[in-house]
Amino acid sequence: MVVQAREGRLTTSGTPFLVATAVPAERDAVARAFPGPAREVPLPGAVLHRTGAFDLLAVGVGPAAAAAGTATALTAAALAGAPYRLVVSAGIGGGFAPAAPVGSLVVADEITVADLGAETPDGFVPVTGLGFGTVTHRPPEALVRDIADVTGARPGTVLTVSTVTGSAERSAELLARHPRALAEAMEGFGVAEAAAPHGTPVLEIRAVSNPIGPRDRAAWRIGDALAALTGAFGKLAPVLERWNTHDPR
Ligand SMILES: O=C(O)c1cccc(C(=O)CC[C@H]2O[C@@H](n3cnc4c(=O)[nH]cnc43)[C@H](O)[C@@H]2O)c1
Repeated sequence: MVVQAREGRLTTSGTPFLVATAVPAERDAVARAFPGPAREVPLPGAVLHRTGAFDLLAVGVGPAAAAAGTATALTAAALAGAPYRLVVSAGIGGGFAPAAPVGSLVVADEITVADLGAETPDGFVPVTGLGFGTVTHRPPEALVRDIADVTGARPGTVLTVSTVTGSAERSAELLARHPRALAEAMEGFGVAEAAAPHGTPVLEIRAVSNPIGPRDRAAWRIGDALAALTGAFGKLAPVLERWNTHDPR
């Protein structure tokens, strides 16, 4: 959905799906799944790229930027009376070996923030253990299954971190705390937190660009991951367009 000022009046038009990526290269990889050029629509602090049923938005890196950008787009849509049906956090990510190799796809059945909480003498305590907030958002189960089937993405937990994991020790620590984790990235939880107050369902899909562990930026296969992301959206778009929001499991 977008709001446009024309001759001093606000006009609205609806688009059902919002896709939030971190960077423009990821947004453009998603856009390549759709025919024709995207139309650019300005929002406060960001530009929506509208293509067919999808509004694509590069929100910036990290959960705070993701939440701010997503909230802006969702709120603009809601105020214009044409709320989004679904928001998708999409992009590249790190994969836990051997479950999620470079070039593979992961779809989140849980979107979990991994580093929101407190260090204590007994170890890390999540923010929920301190009596606050939430640490996990769950996408619609049946939709996750359908997307996994059609794209070949593996379903599992996708962690949101504010610091990219850079050591074997940290990777092992995260896996010990989250044994179902397949991937980590930096935006999913922020996107989901923004969607929650709107009651908007959320998905997260990641194309694995690098293994999680000791930092080796030269080994990131960003081009391969972006190509996998384009392929995934080509296959999942029809599934979303058929998706019945009256039964949003
Ligand atoms: O340099 C480029 O050409 C380029 C193209 C597309 C994306 C990038 C990014 O650096 C994206 C940053 C984005 O990627 C996620 N990410 C990827 N790997 C990891 C990881 O191992 N741990 C955490 N996050 C990861 C993350 O969501 C970043 O926002 C560059």
